[in-house]
Amino acid sequence: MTSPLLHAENLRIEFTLPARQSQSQVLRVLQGLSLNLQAGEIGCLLGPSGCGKTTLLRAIAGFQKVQAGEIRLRGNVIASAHHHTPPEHRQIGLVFQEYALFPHLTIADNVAFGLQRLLKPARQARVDAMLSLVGLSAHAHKFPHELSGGQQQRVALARALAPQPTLLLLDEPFSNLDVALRERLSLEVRNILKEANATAILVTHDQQEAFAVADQVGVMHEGRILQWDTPYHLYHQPNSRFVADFVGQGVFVPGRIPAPSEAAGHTTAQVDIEIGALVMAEASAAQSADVSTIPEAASTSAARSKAQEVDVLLRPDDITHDDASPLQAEVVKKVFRGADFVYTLKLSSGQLILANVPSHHNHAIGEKIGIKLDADHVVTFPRISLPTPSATGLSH
Ligand SMILES: Nc1ncnc2c1ncn2[C@@H]1O[C@H](COP(=O)(O)OP(=O)(O)OP(=O)(O)O)[C@@H](O)[C@H]1O
Repeated sequence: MTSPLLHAENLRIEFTLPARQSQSQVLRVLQGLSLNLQAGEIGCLLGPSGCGKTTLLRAIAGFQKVQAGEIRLRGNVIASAHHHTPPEHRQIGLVFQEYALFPHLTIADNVAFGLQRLLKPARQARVDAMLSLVGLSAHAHKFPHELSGGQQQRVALARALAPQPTLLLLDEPFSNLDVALRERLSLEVRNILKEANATAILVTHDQQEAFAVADQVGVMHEGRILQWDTPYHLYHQPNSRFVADFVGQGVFVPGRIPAPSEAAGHTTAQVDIEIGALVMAEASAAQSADVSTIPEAASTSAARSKAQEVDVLLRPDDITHDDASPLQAEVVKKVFRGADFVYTLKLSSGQLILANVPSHHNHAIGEKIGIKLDADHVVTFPRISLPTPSATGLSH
């Protein structure tokens, strides 16, 4: 594999808070954080408020010093405990949540702002190319207040991309926009970044946005990245309960992996749950272990001699509705989402599960409906006791 364009290793950042009584307190914001981003990739930082996303972005940009670890850009150290390349020498572009355009400059002059070192014809050509890339050529001579929020954010993107930065950082760039526009713009921004062959990191609170824009998503928790992976793997192969809980919807149900002696002759690992058996081929289990995406997960039969009690992650798309199925569950809650419902269903044990059901199957609360288990990815964690079998902890 080629060396990453951005490499952060074991970053530590702490803030000393003013003394309340006699002693000052140290707030550890990044604690041994590492990540790699390849050239041309879009990475996204996702995590609860206060987990350190903006602090990491500021450290990469050069507005925040690091106490330990290092950041390399194209192989060169730009930040460590002993070295700090000033922001203006890092060739990093920034797009913020508030578009920060110059109100007294035209759109074209805003985009030209970082291009002073170019001669006029080259500058003009670059501005034209950037405005065409973001689809705003017809607005070159307007002023920012004459454009919509989404258009202004595209100008901010054009301005940041114009000097061809090595890396582009976007801090919640869509959070000032309404939901429909956010969705459209996030796809547009992905296309623009890909067309410009830019490498970028985006911070967001919105996982749909992260999934729509990013090649790799890092789920952060308490100053660390717990999993840096494709959106597909984060959803289907979360490496920890936190990631499983934070990304997407789902519930944990109790399961049992039989001892190898009980499963003699089987070439597959099996997990038994209340509504059936989930089967995972040995080969794919070994593969997952190789790439260490599920270190917290329960081991498969090769490493065990006894049966194992586990918690199994069931996503709403692991359960399908089938009127003909003898397996029944009671509808206790339903959320209409246009194309589908998310039903909360109660099994005979009282265990709650979630199911995505096409919205023409409109069943009433209290009704029993036929369901089938249809899971492709089996994710298990060592059993912990939960207070009650409920789906609430995992619904976002
Ligand atoms: N300059 C500072 N001095 C002291 N504490 C700070 C400073 N900057 C950030 N913090 C604290 O560090 C923690 C992480 O902040 P940060 O802004 O990086 O989180 P975040 O994940 O971006 O949060 P949000 O999603 O709410 O924007 C928070 O507890 C914040 O209060």
